[in-house]
Amino acid sequence: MSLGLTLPKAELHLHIEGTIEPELVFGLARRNGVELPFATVDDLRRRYVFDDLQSFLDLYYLSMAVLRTAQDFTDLTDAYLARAREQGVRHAEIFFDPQAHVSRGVPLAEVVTGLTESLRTSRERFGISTRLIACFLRDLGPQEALATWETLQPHLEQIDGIGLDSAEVGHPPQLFEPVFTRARDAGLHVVAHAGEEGPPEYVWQAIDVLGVERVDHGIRSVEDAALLKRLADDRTPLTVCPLSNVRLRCVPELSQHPLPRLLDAGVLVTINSDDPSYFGGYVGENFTALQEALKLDDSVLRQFAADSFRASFLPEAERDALIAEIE
Ligand code: HPA
Ligand SMILES: [Zn+2]
Repeated sequence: MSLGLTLPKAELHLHIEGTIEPELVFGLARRNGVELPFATVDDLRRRYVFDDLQSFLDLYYLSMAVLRTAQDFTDLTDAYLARAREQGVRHAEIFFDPQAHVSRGVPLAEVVTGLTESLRTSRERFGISTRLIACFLRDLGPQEALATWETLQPHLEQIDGIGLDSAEVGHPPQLFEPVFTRARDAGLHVVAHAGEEGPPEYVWQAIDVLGVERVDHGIRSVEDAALLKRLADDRTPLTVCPLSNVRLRCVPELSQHPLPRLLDAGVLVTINSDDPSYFGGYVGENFTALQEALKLDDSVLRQFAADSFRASFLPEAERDALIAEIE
C-alpha cells in the first residue's frame, strides 16, 4: 500500500454528513420511510458533479434528510471510522451541522446522542481518538447561530469546539463575533471555514475577529502576501482539502493546487477530505492524489502527517507519541 494511505494521520476537516455513501442514503431512506428524489444508487452517484460550493450544498442538504434517529447518526459515524482506519487515521476532529437537522425536526439530543454513542468507543474499536465540533450555518445568519449556541448548552460536555460552514460568499466571519466570543469564553476550541470561495479578507476576519485556532480551507490566502506571512508567523494551521477544491472548482485541477505556494510561504498545512463521499476520496486518497499530481517527495507527506497531529486539539504528550510513529 502507498505511503499516503498507511501514514498515521489526523483528520481535522471532515463533515460527518459528507461521509454518507449513496448506499447508506438508500438504506436509511428504506429504514425511515423517506421518499428520495433519485431512483437508484447509481442515479444519485451520477449527480456528484458540481459547479461550485452551492451546487454541492444543495445535494448535501437533500441527502442528509434520511438521517432521522440517534441510531442513524451512530451508524453513519461507525461507517466513517471504519473507512478512516483503512486510511491511517489515528485521530479525527469531526464537524456536524446542528441546524441542518433541527430545522428538519430532528431533535438536537438525538443527533448528539447518536454521534457520541459511536465516538465514545472509537479508540477501542477503531484505534481512532476523536473530538466533536459543532458548526454554524453561516447563510442562516448570526442571530440563528446565537440561538443554536443556546440549544447546545446541555450538550457542551460532548462538544469540544465550534466552527462555521455552508455558503461562504456574502456571509463574512465578522458577523459571527458574538457567538464565537461566547464559545471562546466557555473554553471551547474555535475554527472557521474561510478563503475557500471567499476572499482573503474573510481569512483575516476569521483570525483577527473570531480568534480561530485553525482556518478551514484558507486556500485563497495565497492572494495576499501579508496574510501568508501572518499565518506563517503565528503557525496558524490551514486544513486544506485538495479533492474538494477541485470538485467544487475552487481550483481547476490538482496539478495547479496552490498548496506548494502555501508551503513555500512557511504556512502549516494539513490534508483532509472535507466530504469524502461526494468528492472522490477519503483522506489517504487525498494524500496519494496530491503526491501524484504535484510529484511530492515522501518527506513532504511525512511532514503533512506530523503537522496534522501538531494542528490537532490533542494534548501535547499524545501528539508527540503519534508523531514518533511516523517513519
Ligand atoms: O466545503 C465546505 N464548505 C462549506 N460548507 C461545507 N459544508 C460541508 N462541506 C463544506
Ligand atoms: Zn468543509
